[in-house]
Parts: sequence; structure tokens; C-alpha cells
Amino acid sequence: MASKLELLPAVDVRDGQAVRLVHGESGTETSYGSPLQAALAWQGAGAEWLHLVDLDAAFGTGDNRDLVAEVTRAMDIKVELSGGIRDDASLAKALATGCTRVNLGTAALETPEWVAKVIAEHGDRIAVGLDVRGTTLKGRGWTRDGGDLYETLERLDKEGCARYVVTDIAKDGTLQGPNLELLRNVCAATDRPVVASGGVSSLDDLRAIAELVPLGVEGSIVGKALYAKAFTLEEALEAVS
Ligand SMILES: O=C(O)c1ccccc1NCC(=O)[C@H](O)[C@H](O)COP(=O)(O)O
Repeated sequence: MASKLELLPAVDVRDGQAVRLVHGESGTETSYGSPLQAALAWQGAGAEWLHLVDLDAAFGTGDNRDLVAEVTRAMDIKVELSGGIRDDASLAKALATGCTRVNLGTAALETPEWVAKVIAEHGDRIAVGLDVRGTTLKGRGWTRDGGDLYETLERLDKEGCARYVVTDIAKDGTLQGPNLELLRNVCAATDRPVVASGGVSSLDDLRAIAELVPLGVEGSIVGKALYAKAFTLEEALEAVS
């Protein structure tokens, strides 16, 4: 088990731009310019990871796959790719970017046999995103109900899933603080590492997530707080070191 919390600054891409959404809802975008520039800025500030999301692929409104591949290839750091990876073709393209791992969401809810197969084939390069409202999972860009969190977690654990990226959609992009209770509950239900996502607003939030490392929280994605300049990435890395 890692002793220090990993931080994954986020670059979410919509229509070729780095954006932030509120509750992951299409139409709530604030634009922050070039995804490559944003990613390079996080790398330059000392990030060891980048969380890179193709929102159009997640929503089914097109894709930014070539751009996402270009950004991934330009990085010297580890990249977690998310958004619309749902079949052999999209998975092959994502893995071919050289990313460290991919994050499957909708596929884990809609095509569980395929997900079990790719977990068996790719092991640690596959994470599953558990994106919830309450304890109901959401797929298709967080727009469609996809079953119960804990039932799905039990199934994925049995299939050998290596790690989970857990997002409370009600918190995502709101700067209202992470859902620590959800993270504790998920850690109690699985022995796999958990990456926290959604709602981080302050260095104290990151310190509170870091206190969950002994329970199984391995990392935290940070989006809006960095773009809103609530703190710098350097300060965040220092706070969890
Ligand atoms: O990750 C996805 O596939 C996704 C799909 C649809 C809407 C949003 C999606 N991801 C958003 C993120 O991963 C955010 O970058 C992350 O939760 C950061 O949240 P915050 O720190 O609250 O800005």
C-alpha cells in the first residue's frame, strides 16, 4: 500500500478545449484553453500523474481521441485515460497512446462480460470508474442509471479489477469538498486501491483524503480547484507529501 496520496490533476476535453463541468453535466462548461498546454503546465508543476478525459466520447457527442492521444504522447508522466472506452477498438486506441491505464465506466455497467475479459487480458492497465449519485451508478456520461454501487463492486472484485476511481457526481466540479463517507464505505467494501474524484476545494480537503490512505485510498483527482486557483499544484503536492 502506498504511504502518500497520489495527485492526478485533471484535463477534461470537450470540443478540443480543456473544460470544467458542474456535476459532469453537458452545457455547464467553463473553457480553459488548450488541453496540451494545461497538461504540460501540470507536468511542469511536478505532477506524477495526469487524469485525461474525453468528454465528447463519454457523452456520445463525437470524440477527441486524436487530440487525447497527442497529449498523452507528449507527457513524460503517467496518464490515466477516461471517457468513452467501451469496446475493443476504443480500448486498443487508448492503450496504444502509451497511457499507464484506462478508466472504464459505462462498459462496466452495460457490457460486463467484455469488461471481465479485458480485466483478465490487461490487468493493472484497467481501472473502473464508479460514478455515483447516492449508491446508484451512472453511465453514458453520467446520464443513465447503471445499477447498485456495492453489487457492481462485488462483481468486479471477483473478476479481478485492479482499482476503482470513485466519483460522487453531486460533488463533481462544485468545489464543495469530497464525499469522505463514500470513500470510507467503498474502501470497507473492497481491498483494491481507490482513487477519489470530485469536489476537492482546498488543501484541507486533500489532507482529509490523505488520511484515508491507510484505508485504501491511493490517489485523488483534482480538477476545478486547480483551474479556479484555489491552490497551486505545487502547494497540493507539498500538502500530501
Ligand atoms: O471521467 C469521465 O468519464 C466523465 C464522464 C462524464 C462527465 C465527467 C467525467 N469526468 C470528470 C472528471 O473526471 C473530473 O475531472 C474529476 O471528477 C474532477 O472533479 P473536480 O475536482 O470536482 O473538478
